[in-house]
Amino acid sequence: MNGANGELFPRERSEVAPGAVHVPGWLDEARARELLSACRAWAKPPAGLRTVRLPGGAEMSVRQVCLGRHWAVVPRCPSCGRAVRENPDCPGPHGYPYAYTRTVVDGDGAPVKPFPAWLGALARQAVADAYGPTPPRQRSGIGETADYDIALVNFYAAGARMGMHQDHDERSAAPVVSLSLGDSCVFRFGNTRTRPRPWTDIELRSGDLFVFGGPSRLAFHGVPRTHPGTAPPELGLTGRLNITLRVSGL
Ligand SMILES: O=C(O)CCC(=O)C(=O)O
Ligand SMILES: [Fe+2]
Repeated sequence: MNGANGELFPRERSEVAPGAVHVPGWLDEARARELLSACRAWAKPPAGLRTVRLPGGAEMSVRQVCLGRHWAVVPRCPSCGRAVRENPDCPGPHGYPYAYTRTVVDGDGAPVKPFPAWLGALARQAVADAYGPTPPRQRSGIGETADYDIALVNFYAAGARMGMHQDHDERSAAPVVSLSLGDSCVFRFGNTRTRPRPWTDIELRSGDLFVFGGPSRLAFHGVPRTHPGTAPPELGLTGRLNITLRVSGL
């Protein structure tokens, strides 16, 4: 689909940082439509689209639904039961105040919807296409061969945004796969050390793939704004959807 929209300059695959690759127009129209209709089904209750409340009590402007495991702000660590940021004695993954749970602990309490095998295959294909024959070295061997088993589906209505953060609640170094549908947005890809600059702003459009792994796996990133009204009319989506696929390592 690159350059198919009468663009003066076709958008090219680019490596934004080592191990962070943007592939414009990776999803063709049929695939994009399929993914959108799957998102619509996942968004329905039980365990459907919900508003996320952050540790300080503020609500995220993005609404979310999870597959495989549910990502939530929890009152205490589900592994050790303590409400402390650091606990070296925790027997499990201690990501407090964030955790992956099996039920919607911050919503209707229902079991999280399963992660379908076809989505895992899509993630593997995305990684292979983004990196080609020489994928970046991962921080560790953990989770390298494990299957993709978690999806976070984020819905951005006009005005929604996502602050700079790291995706660090997984116990796997496998790359995060991000797929975008609907409105285009500014995607801010930073560095692994600090939340502020340096960062690179790129535009993610409907159908674009972004993969970040290897030395960029824990880079800060966020969505400072979307561009309402820019979704391709034939898709039939008002707003923006982003689907990240991850290996939990749990
Ligand atoms: O919406 C996006 O492009 C990014 C989403 C994201 O960073 C996340 O779900 O952790
Ligand atoms: Fe993220």
